Amino acid sequence: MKDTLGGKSIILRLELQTEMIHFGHLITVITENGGDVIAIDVIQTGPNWTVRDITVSALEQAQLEAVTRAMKELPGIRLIHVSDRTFLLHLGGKIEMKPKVPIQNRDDLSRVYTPDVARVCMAIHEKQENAYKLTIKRNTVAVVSDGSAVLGLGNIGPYAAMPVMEGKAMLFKQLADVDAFPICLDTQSTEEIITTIKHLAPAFGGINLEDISSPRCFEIEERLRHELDIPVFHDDQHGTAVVLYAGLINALKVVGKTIDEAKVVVCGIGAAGIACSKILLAAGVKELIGVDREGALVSTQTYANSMWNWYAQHTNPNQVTGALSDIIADADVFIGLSAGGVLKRSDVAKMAQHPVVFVMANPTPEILPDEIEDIAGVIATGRSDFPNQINNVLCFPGIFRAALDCQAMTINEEMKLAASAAIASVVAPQELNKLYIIPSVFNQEVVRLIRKAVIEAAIRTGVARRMPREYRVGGTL
Ligand SMILES: NC(=O)C1=CN([C@@H]2O[C@H](COP(=O)(O)OP(=O)(O)OC[C@H]3O[C@@H](n4cnc5c(N)ncnc54)[C@H](O)[C@@H]3O)[C@@H](O)[C@H]2O)C=CC1
Ligand SMILES: CC(=O)C(=O)O
Ligand SMILES: [Mg+2]
Repeated sequence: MKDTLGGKSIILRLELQTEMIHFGHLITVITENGGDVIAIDVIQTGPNWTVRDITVSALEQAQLEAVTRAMKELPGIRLIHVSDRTFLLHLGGKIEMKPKVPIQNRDDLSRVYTPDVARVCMAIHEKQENAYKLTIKRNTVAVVSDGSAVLGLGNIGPYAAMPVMEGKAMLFKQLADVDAFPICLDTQSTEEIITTIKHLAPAFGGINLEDISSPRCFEIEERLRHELDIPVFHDDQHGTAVVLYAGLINALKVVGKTIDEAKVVVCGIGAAGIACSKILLAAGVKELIGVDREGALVSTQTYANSMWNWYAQHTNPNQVTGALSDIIADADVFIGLSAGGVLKRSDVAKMAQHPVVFVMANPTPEILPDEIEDIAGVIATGRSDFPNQINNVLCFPGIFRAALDCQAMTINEEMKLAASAAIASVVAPQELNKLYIIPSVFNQEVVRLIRKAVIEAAIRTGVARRMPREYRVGGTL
């Protein structure tokens, strides 16, 4: 398994003895070790020395390590330090809180704070819905994790989970102008998580649950959905399912297969795998087989995880048993939501003609695309550095933009299916090909079309508490 973890570019600060080393030689050594020089900055110079920052990128972390080693060994060079650009970007965190209005004088002070703020408080006290008009609740979502299933890194705890939650908050803001607050809880008790989120809810218009491991995530979400009057959405389940379905609609068109005839294998029956399987069953998949660490799930077995019992009863119609490498034979579609390196080239070679291979584990997919690009019909990963990124980032900004704008009580099945169709529709028929089945996260149509489709589904199903301006009489769409 290739190591693709870690930063893929570094800045080397080097002191060069100009009489001992030629700059051209230095660049050649970097290139020979697999690095690409993408920037050179002169920091200081003397009569026969110079200090330079050399920014080097590489496909893999191992190449950056080789470049660093080579720099240490070259005569006439002193390696002052190495900075990882990803770490530099995280210094002090990635987001900040900013006031919308400046406080420039006493008058401003008395209005944003005491005494005048008291009148605003009382307006909300008299009518709680005013919180939507007069506080950040209208546009703010809590991104809540307990750090128990962070990407595919596993149970790394609440401190280590923060960079992912900060990243999600950035994406909410940049892509859909939703203010999102990262919250990592120092508990993995279902009851404590539920209670804490209920206590936090007054400040928020929605709760995005993130990276909470299964099966606890199911109960946490279900209970909160019933006990809160704001949308609660476990992104790893539903965000992933929405985007997966959008991608599959288009991938099947590319390979000329239909969803009801496709044999689909889902690997990793956790939060994401179960939700993706449910959307596929609802979409008409008949032959769906789930496989986890101990092989295919079958209804003849009883599992400690109650969701697996449900799963086994609703899938695997032929009661196929065995490991992934057995059950993948003749499959039309593989969906990986498990861990890096789980799928082998020999497994893909056993699949039906033009197989659709969605390897969505993060940060390392079940197999790297370059290992199978000659034998797969369509390949997608969860990452932004390969074509076809199937990642819940395509869903959660737009779906919450819609939910906040119509003050939806919940995010229901119709709203999710509307979001899938909206995402799939961004790729026009004439654009569709094996390297372009799903729009880019930077395609501005994505959030706009999801918002429209999801608001309309919310209104249709009676869960919208507010009509956005363009849906009121006299409004324009
Ligand atoms: N591309 C995307 O948008 C998304 C990707 N993911 C990725 O999917 C993976 C799972 O995420 P969650 O469902 O949230 O985690 P989870 O912890 O709820 O589920 C993971 C499941 O995979 C199984 N698994 C682990 N190693 C396996 C192996 N070698 N063979 C078979 N099964 C194995 C586990 O037993 C567990 O049932 C992670 O890598 C995560 O990054 C999750 C959500 C969205
Ligand atoms: C994308 C995402 O949410 C995950 O990998 O957990
Ligand atoms: Mg996640």
